[in-house]
Amino acid sequence: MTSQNDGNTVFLTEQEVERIQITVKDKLKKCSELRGHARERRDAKTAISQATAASLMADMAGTSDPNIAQTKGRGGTLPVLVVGQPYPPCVVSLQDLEPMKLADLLMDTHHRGRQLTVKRASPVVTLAARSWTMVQDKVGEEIERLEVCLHTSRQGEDVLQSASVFVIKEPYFTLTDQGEATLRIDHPSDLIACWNEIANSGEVAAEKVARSFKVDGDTLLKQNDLPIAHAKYTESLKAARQEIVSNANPDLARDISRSRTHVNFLLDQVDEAKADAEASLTSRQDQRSKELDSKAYFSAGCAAYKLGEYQDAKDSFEKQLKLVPGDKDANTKLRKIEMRLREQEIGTYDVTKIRAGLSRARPRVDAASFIKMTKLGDSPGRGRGLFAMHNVSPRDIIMCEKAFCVVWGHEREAWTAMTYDVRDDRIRVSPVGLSKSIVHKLLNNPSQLRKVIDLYGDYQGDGESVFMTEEGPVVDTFRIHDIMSRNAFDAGKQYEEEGSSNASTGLWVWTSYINHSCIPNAKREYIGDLMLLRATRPILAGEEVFITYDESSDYDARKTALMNTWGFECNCALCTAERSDDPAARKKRQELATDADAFLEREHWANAKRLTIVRAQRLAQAIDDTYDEERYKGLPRVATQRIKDWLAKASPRR
Ligand SMILES: C[S@@+](CC[C@H](N)C(=O)[O-])C[C@H]1O[C@@H](n2cnc3c(N)ncnc32)[C@H](O)[C@@H]1O
Repeated sequence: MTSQNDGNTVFLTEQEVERIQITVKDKLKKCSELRGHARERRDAKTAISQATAASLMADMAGTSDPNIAQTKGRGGTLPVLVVGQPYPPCVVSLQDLEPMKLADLLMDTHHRGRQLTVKRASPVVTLAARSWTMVQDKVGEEIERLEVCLHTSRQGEDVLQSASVFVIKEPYFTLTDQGEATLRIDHPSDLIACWNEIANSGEVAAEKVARSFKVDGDTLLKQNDLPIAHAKYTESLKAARQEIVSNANPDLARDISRSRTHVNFLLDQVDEAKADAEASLTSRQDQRSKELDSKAYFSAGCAAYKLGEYQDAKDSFEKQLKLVPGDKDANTKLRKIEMRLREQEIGTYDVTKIRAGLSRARPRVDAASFIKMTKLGDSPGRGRGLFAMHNVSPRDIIMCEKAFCVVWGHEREAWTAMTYDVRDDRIRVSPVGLSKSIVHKLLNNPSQLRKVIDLYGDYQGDGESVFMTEEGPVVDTFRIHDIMSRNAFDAGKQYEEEGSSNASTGLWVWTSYINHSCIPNAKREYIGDLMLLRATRPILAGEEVFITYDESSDYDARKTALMNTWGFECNCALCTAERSDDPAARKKRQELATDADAFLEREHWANAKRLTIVRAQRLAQAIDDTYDEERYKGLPRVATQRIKDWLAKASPRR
């Protein structure tokens, strides 16, 4: 939840908003006029020199994007990204897609059911929010532009740089924001980088192929060329798992799985690391096999631990101990797991130790989530919500949750953009770096997809729940963008000053089910990426838990933020009372609240003289007088709150 209400608010002038809207609408109009028309042929020489020049320019100017609209706020310049009409990713495996050529492309068309193989024909132009290059098809007679939007890197490097041959699943041929024809990739899973000739092994050659790819993988691993090492091991495994090889030499696939486990850990592909470790088990009793299996159980345990599957991790480490009794590493891990399981079960955390382990370099905690005192339920008019399962006293912890994903202001991944959403014609400040990181994490760890996709988002995709094809995990980036927009929280300024372009934000999956109220009963606190939710008033078992998404005391500002960022109008008792206020009284209250804020900026309660206190009392009274006694009975007078807090601290000393 990302409204910027600090000194870094980004302002757009009306002209800037209009300029962005006109540019995008012009492009959309052109797209609909051209839809279904044949593609115009490009001249190869011109296309390649255009890309070469743009690549040089981008290298010299850094990654700022000369074509992307930029907007200046008090906190700096932000890129403007356009969120177009969402479309689903391809959920079909390559073998079920019919090949096509560049010459077959139709303008502004999703070529469903088709696949296109292309090879890079120019340098890659790497920009802040996209990269592009020129590509040719197999015959080499045609050339076209290929652009990857926002989710440009996979396995740590620009995907267009990472290979020279690509297969595009269900190609989308459209226009760039500047009106140039392009193949456009929004979903990373629609672009397959080909590092290897597909192993067409034949029965006799299969084992040879497997071994040869493994040797390549080993060499690349030594050179730290991880994505390609991974690709080589994957091809190697494909060949080694063919029945003809696995029957004759079952250990070959185990060896390769063992090597790929290591690469997967280095690439943070924890799901596959776990699967590979388990696939490498021999279950034999000779000394050498026991040693190998012990390592495999250790790897599987570490992977399960990283995924937060502590019971599973415990099982693996215990199996390791059976093979190598007294193993020090396994015992250390088991002790840690006991702590995590305690946190999960009874919510006891060694807060001092956790805090002591945090720093800018290590901003994430090693802790489990404690969520079992809350349950999910229907919240009429608000979708789903979280409900307390026991009575909770003020200040008590209701739940603690370790973030699914956080990007901190000081990290490379943290960047904010203004997004112009053509669906509702609105421009918002959006932590797109968080969106990228979530997509990346899900591609690497598809076992986590279900719980994120289940969160609330406006765009529901095409209703298909296909998360995996032969080629790997499928992530709908439009869906993740929408989920992130409605569910991400700021992560608190814990490590350094942040500006509008690098706010710290994160996604806490269980916390995302908590609805908003302007008179909440719970408040968030943070220790690193562990979010603690405390009761601010007594909560009864069965009562819904509410936090506030926007703390503004100004009704109109709050109403706008709630609608703009979260898409709803709040109907809590406070909003109902404020809605019935005489607009003049509301305006007066807001002016007085602004005066009060200025007063609080100037005067510290610790040094306040009697006269200053009297002025504060008068100001508080004047604000109070704008509230109707009857209508506000039992409701907080939020505009008076801050100055009353000041008075509570100042008065006893005079
Ligand atoms: C973080 S999610 C909260 C969980 C959500 N209700 C669900 O069903 O998953 C935020 C979304 O919940 C809804 N919501 C939250 N508080 C609300 C409220 N007070 N009134 C109406 N809708 C609310 C809005 O659709 C908002 O975009």
